[in-house]
Amino acid sequence: MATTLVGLVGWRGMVGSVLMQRMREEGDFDLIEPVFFSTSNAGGKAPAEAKSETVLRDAHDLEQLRRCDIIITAQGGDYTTAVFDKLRASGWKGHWIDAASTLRMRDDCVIILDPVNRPVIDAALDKGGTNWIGGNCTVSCMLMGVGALFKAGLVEWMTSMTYQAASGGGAQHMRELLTQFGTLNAAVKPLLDDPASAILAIDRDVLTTQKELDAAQTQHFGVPLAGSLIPWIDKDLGNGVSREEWKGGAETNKILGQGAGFGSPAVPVDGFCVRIGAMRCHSQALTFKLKKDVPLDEVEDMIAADNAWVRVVPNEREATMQQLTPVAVTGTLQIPVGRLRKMGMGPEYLGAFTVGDQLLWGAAEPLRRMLRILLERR
Ligand SMILES: NC(=O)C1=CN([C@@H]2O[C@H](COP(=O)(O)OP(=O)(O)OC[C@H]3O[C@@H](n4cnc5c(N)ncnc54)[C@H](OP(=O)(O)O)[C@@H]3O)[C@@H](O)[C@H]2O)C=CC1
Ligand SMILES: N[C@@H](CC(=O)OP(=O)(O)O)C(=O)O
Repeated sequence: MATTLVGLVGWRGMVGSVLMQRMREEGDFDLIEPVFFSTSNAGGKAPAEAKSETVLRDAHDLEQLRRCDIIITAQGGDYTTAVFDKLRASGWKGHWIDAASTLRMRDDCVIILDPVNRPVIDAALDKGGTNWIGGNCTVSCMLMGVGALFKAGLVEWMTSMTYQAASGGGAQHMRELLTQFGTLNAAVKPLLDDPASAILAIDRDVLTTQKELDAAQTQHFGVPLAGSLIPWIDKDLGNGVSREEWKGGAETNKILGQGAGFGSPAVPVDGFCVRIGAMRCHSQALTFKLKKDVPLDEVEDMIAADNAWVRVVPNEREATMQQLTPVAVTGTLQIPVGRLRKMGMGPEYLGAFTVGDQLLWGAAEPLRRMLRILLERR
């Protein structure tokens, strides 16, 4: 079989670095001939995974891109906008795998999350599909956790209240959060070190410091995040809905192959997306209106059996505190789902809480798994 030439763009960014790590762990480089691209250092030395292609290629050089059978990009939406249509217009017929949101809702693009929507991916492959786009991190992590309920057709509607980590904004946002925490701590350190100091004095000084953070310390989030939260993520759509909230409904339905364009009704999914001071795990509180009263143990069994990564956490204090937090989940592919209980509104109302590493299932992992699916088919 001929070697598969796989172009990697954005491999040294935050998402790209997680992707590289996962590809190394899973032996993906054994199966491909990688070609590494750069937007800033063409001609430089490719990373150690390079085989015969040891020089970084210019990520805007269409001729170099056209050589690839498959291109995986985690370079970002601006890059996709600048290159994708030109590359296709040049007649390139290879597979494009992309982490950016730019192309997600296009009819000729599939949002990839194969443990959840492998049938949708296979159907598109059978029809000659070539555009594979990773989903929004919050949506992907949510569906890895509770996709079973959607697949079983049990969901009348769902709301999600998210607690999204700084990493969703990018590497600079993570740094900014930690810098803010450091500034706040430094401002009250003498009082903190004195057990006799008044907590309201500490609280007052923290607030003063937050309000006086200089522009350099709020450059990325726009306002203080440390010791606070920001109930708006992504663009303002002008109708009271943030773009991140809109993605919740639009992408969930597209991933599941339902709603407009699929000839079946969309399931209403809506809620509020909130940035909090976590590092790289997105958490979400979910409320479902089920179409019928399904016993809780059946719900738990369905969720637990859905895929190899989901874990049902007993709805108990200690298990929740140990297993259902960003600290417990960061750096793993596990998707714990807990706080499962019927809500006070009635037996069809189900509550749940889930956590996922937004750089793994939320970004890098679906991309490398799509690569594997394509390699299996070659
Ligand atoms: N952050 C997230 O949570 C998610 C991001 N995405 C998508 O992935 C895209 C990339 O995101 P992310 O990885 O966070 O972006 P980064 O800013 O970390 O990396 C993007 C590119 O910036 C360039 N770069 C410039 N300076 C540096 C540096 N010091 N270290 C590393 N790279 C540098 C690199 O390109 P070069 O090597 O060519 O110079 C790199 O590929 C996003 O725009 C988004 O579309 C998708 C899901 C989640
Ligand atoms: N918007 C997400 C991160 C992200 O990159 O999402 P998307 O891939 O949909 O642009 C967040 O801020 O947490």
